[in-house]
Amino acid sequence: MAEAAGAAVAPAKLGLYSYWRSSCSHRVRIALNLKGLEYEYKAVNLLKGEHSDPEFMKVNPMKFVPALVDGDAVIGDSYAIALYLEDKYPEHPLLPQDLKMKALNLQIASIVCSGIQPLHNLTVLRFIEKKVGTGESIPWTQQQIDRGFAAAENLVKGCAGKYATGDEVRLADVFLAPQIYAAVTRFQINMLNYPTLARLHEEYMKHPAFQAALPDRQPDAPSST
Ligand SMILES: N[C@@H](CCC(=O)N[C@@H](CS)C(=O)NCC(=O)O)C(=O)O
Repeated sequence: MAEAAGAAVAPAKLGLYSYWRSSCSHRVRIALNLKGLEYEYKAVNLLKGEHSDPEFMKVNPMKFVPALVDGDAVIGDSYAIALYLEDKYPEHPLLPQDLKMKALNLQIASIVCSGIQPLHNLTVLRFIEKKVGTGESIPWTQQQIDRGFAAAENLVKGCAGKYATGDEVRLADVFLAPQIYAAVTRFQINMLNYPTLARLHEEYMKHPAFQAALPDRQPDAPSST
């Protein structure tokens, strides 16, 4: 049926390709929740190798989750997605106006998404277990997380308020929260070494947008079936 002239067309719902335990997907779920955006959850099971399916490779040729679909925009990287959401959906700004604080938020996000997580993604851990030895991926991961957390702790300890860079939730929090959550729940990181990050973790666990993004709350989490 033809649209009545001038009738508003509802924008297509956003789609998020995600895996429940993926920290990169977790970041994007937080950003979407903070901005109040509804989305269709499209589960990609990394353990079953669904990220290598030819259909998914059309969405993200890097064979990684997350990927966001917004109309004809398809974006396959959490950092790019976060900046896209920030530009397109101004509700709840993730980047402050102050240039120094904006740069700090971008730096902390970058520490997580290029200085920590890629060094312990599934591909790397499988390679280490196979080529270096069984059980060797855990100390490797701990070393990478400790190095990144030491840097992040130093950067935020002087400026943190309720959240990482002040009293508002910002991009730094969106990236730190999933990494700290994984550190605590999966990689036995001693958070006593990072008192500011440990305190931030407590705040994130109380915040509804962060709670709804938690791995165990996702439709493809084993516990939610
Ligand atoms: N730079 C990408 C990295 C994405 C990434 O590493 N995703 C992980 C899950 S957190 C993945 O899909 N891993 C699959 C694999 O390593 O084979 C981003 O930030 O989105």
